[in-house]
Amino acid sequence: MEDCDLLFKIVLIGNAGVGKTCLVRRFTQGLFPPGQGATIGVDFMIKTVEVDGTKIKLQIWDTAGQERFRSITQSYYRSAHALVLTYDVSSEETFACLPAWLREMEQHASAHVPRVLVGNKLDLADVRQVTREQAEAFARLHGLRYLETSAKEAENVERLFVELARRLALDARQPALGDAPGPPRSHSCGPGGLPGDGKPVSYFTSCCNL
Ligand SMILES: Nc1nc2c(ncn2[C@@H]2O[C@H](COP(=O)(O)OP(=O)(O)OP(=O)(O)O)[C@@H](O)[C@H]2O)c(=O)[nH]1
Repeated sequence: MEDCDLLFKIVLIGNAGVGKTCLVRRFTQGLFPPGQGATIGVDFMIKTVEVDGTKIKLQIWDTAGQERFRSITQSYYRSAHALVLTYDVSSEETFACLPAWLREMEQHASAHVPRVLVGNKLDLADVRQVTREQAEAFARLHGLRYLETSAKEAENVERLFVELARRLALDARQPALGDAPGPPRSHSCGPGGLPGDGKPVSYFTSCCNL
């Protein structure tokens, strides 16, 4: 069993088909899955990274983008230490849905957790529909950090999760501010580890044909 110093939950949200599962699989397994099926409910995968001498276990929750799973996926936002809101740079429609996703986050997640906006499918430059400037302006307006990734080409995927881990570790070292409402506290890694350590854990069934 892997040992670690800190554990954080990161939840990925965004429209169906933007590449959330592929981002998680690229980061945790180093692959781009062929014929990735839609997520049913939620899945999570775990990866431990070492950042500035600290071993950080990331429990990464991949939520279904389809509307019919919304009541299930919403229940996972509350305990998240960070949220990754993903859209597809080759789909204007997925970008147009971001305000609705922000409302979801406001309603169901802690207000104080880091939020990152990710424009995925950066490799589809020829059919890009959302410019970097548009996305950066949106991110600035809503206080989000912005990053463009390609799960397919493994571009910026490691950076996305490692930078989040670094930020979460730094925040975890700050003393808690009395009784003020704050983000969920990080978990320390006990000897029991987590269910599904090192393996994908499927909550509800998944139709991934892999
Ligand atoms: N070109 C390209 N295609 C991608 C990339 N990431 C994902 N895809 C493709 O986009 C499709 C959807 O990917 P998923 O990872 O299943 O998307 P998702 O957001 O998890 O979808 P739901 O589970 O339905 O919410 C698949 O056909 C992937 O092969 C990428 O970086 N570049």
